Amino acid sequence: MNPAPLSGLYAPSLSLVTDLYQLTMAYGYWQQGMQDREAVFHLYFRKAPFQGGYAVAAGLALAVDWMENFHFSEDDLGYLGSLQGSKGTPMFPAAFLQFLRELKFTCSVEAVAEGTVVFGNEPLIRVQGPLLQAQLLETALLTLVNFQTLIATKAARIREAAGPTDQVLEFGLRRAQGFDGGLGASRAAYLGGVDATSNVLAGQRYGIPVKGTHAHSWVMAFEDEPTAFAAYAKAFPDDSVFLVDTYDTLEGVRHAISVARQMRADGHELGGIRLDSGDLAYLSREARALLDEAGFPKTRIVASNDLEENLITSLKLQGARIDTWGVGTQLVTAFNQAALGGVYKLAALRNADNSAWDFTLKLSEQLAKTSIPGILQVRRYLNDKGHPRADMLYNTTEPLPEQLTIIDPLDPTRRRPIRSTNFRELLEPVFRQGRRILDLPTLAESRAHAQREVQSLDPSIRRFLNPHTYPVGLEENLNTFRTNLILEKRPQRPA
Ligand SMILES: Nc1ncnc2c1ncn2[C@@H]1O[C@H](COP(=O)(O)OP(=O)(O)OP(=O)(O)O)[C@@H](O)[C@H]1O
Ligand SMILES: O=P(O)(O)OC[C@H]1O[C@H](OP(=O)(O)OP(=O)(O)O)[C@H](O)[C@@H]1O
Ligand SMILES: O=C(O)c1cccnc1
Repeated sequence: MNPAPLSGLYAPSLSLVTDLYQLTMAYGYWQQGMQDREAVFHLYFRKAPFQGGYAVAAGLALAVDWMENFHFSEDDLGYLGSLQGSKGTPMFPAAFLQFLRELKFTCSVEAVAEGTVVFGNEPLIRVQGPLLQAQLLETALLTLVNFQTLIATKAARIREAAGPTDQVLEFGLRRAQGFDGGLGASRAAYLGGVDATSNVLAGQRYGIPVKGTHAHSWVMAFEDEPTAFAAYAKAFPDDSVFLVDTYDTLEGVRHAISVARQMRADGHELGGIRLDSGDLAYLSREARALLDEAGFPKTRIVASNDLEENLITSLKLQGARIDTWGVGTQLVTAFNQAALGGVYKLAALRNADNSAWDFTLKLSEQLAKTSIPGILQVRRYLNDKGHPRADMLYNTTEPLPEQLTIIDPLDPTRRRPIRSTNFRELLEPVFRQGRRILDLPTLAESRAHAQREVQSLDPSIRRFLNPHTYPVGLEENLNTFRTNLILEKRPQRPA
């Protein structure tokens, strides 16, 4: 028996990474003969995480891999065949299991590239294909995209606080939500802007640079601190960063300097020191002064200890001389937002005789939660510097009017005419009827794209406190269509 797979990337079959109800609905669709009715689903979130102004789309490569491997193995089918309803009868009859055995992935998928900045209500993935198949994708797509997007966004915020030139290292594995949570978080954190990870498996699987220092236990295992530092320098003469706060931090810096002198005499340079407790602003300033005075201006100062974007911002304002930020717990657990609330909603279904689309709508008491019908595309309008100005959601099945206006989906009185003719479409084709037609970028390319994307946003949208709202609107005809559909579906109760 193979050990439990850690990630969709290398597992033989992960098609049971789903909620039971997807399979019960699939059986029901099959029984009704509805399995091949063409359907369109959109995956989107409603609000950017961390009360921020944007999110960084992530998870597509993992989702693509999962979809490409979508099939039910004999093990999967054996398990599904063993499930029983409350009367002890099989939940799924043999003929349906045979249908699943022969099921081939034939959906068409459009998606926003990883690393692209995205906003509430914008489809990150659009799936078009047989109803039963498109339904079966829901849970896995959400699991992958929600977590990856959440962590990539957190990492982008931490990068924003650290600035473009400081190093950011991800140290979170020990605090992650399990092995797969740690592995996925390291991937997304790198995509979102950290420089390296301490997670060796993530280095091996995803080619992320691996970096690190040493723990307190190293110092504690020797008779004194200078002996411990000298021993570490012997093991890694050109790659040593000494943790200086085991006993007395500034005394630790002095010990590091004396070992660094010996290293230099032997033709090597101390890479850095790490501070992991105490007042990081004060200690880093003192440490910088000691290192500079001693002739080690290039020795880096790493800080760790429950860091996150607001603390990094504050430390910088306090004049901290930290140039490398080790960030663990708060990054990989996405503090202070446990999950991104991405959803997957049916937006269109071909009618029974396959002659036209029926556009579908999920009503809600709150307008924010009422879905958007249509087969949607997101068009991003750019200013003359190529920076995003406004996004327009429109229905691709209808012609666009000459004069374009976008309307806030939450407040129809807020409208903006579109004057710009410079735009790009965010959803790009990934699969055509089950066949992949897009070559995915490497993780490093997606990371570079993310950095450009975040930098292209106005600082007022990137700030952490009460960010400005980036304009995302429904194209006027789509807005009218949605409003009419809401009126049609909503019960009109007399007063
Ligand atoms: N100058 C500073 N301004 C704001 N917060 C700081 C500053 N220096 C450190 N912190 C943060 O304050 C928190 C508590 O720091 P403290 O040194 O008390 O940590 P600790 O975990 O109790 O130390 P130890 O690891 O020795 O137990 C940490 O999140 C740390 O990053
Ligand atoms: O604080 P984080 O952002 O999670 O960064 C990773 C932390 O992990 C290590 O110590 P560990 O937490 O194991 O022990 P400590 O907190 O007692 O130093 C390291 O020294 C960092 O403090
Ligand atoms: O390499 C480090 O300094 C490190 C690694 C994991 C957690 N904390 C620190």
